[in-house]
Amino acid sequence: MIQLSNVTKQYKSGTALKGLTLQIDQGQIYALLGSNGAGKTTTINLLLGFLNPTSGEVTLDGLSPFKDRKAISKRVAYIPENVSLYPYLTGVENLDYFCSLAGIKKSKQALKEILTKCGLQSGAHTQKVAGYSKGMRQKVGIAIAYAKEAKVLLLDEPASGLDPAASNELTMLLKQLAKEGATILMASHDLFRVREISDRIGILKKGELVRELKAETVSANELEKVYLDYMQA
Ligand SMILES: Nc1ncnc2c1ncn2[C@@H]1O[C@H](COP(=O)(O)OP(=O)(O)OP(=O)(O)O)[C@@H](O)[C@H]1O
Repeated sequence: MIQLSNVTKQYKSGTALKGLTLQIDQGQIYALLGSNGAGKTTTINLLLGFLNPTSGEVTLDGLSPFKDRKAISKRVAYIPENVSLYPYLTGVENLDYFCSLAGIKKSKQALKEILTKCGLQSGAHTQKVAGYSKGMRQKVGIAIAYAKEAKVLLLDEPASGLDPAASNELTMLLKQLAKEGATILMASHDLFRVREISDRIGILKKGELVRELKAETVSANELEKVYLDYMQA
């Protein structure tokens, strides 16, 4: 479970988060929506333990990411917008390499099964990543998180630059991982995709959570209106 209680993060340049309170239960997908500088990346960096809150409390399964960084690193996986992999290694070799960095040894068959589960077609497993699309690299990124048995997935702009088919596959995959117990937080600007992927949507404006919506009860038009109203206010 992800919990932020009245979290404020102050940089020398100003306040990035102001009293942010947010709870994401196990099995939930939460999208943090906001324009540039709203505080999305700061929130992710607090959850990764890269930053300490100026005030308030951040916990992941009851642990402080900043104080218990080692324990947290085993539970949490971060999947950036552009997943960095070794271009001259294959998908399987990349997964094997990143698993070994995390102290995990799996057979080639097991690695291939994980890649398949994460939506990478078997024909691509033994191809060099240099020829992969953005969506394929993302699948390997999610496979690394899955192999690590990460309980919490933090994604930055996961659907950005994906074509509709790849975006749909991503939606199905994240929903499946959540069903299996993952807690997922994603940061995004893309109000249309977040409605498809997430259970709840939080609108962050200048470091404040100004609105929370349930994805299943808000139409695309309503979400757009609410979002634009807040952005213009
Ligand atoms: N390391 C830092 N030092 C100083 N100020 C920072 C730092 N990181 C972020 N900020 C400031 O904090 C505010 C929130 O930034 P943050 O990167 O969290 O927003 P964001 O919602 O992720 O934006 P984007 O969509 O552009 O990535 C911004 O005003 C930004 O300039």
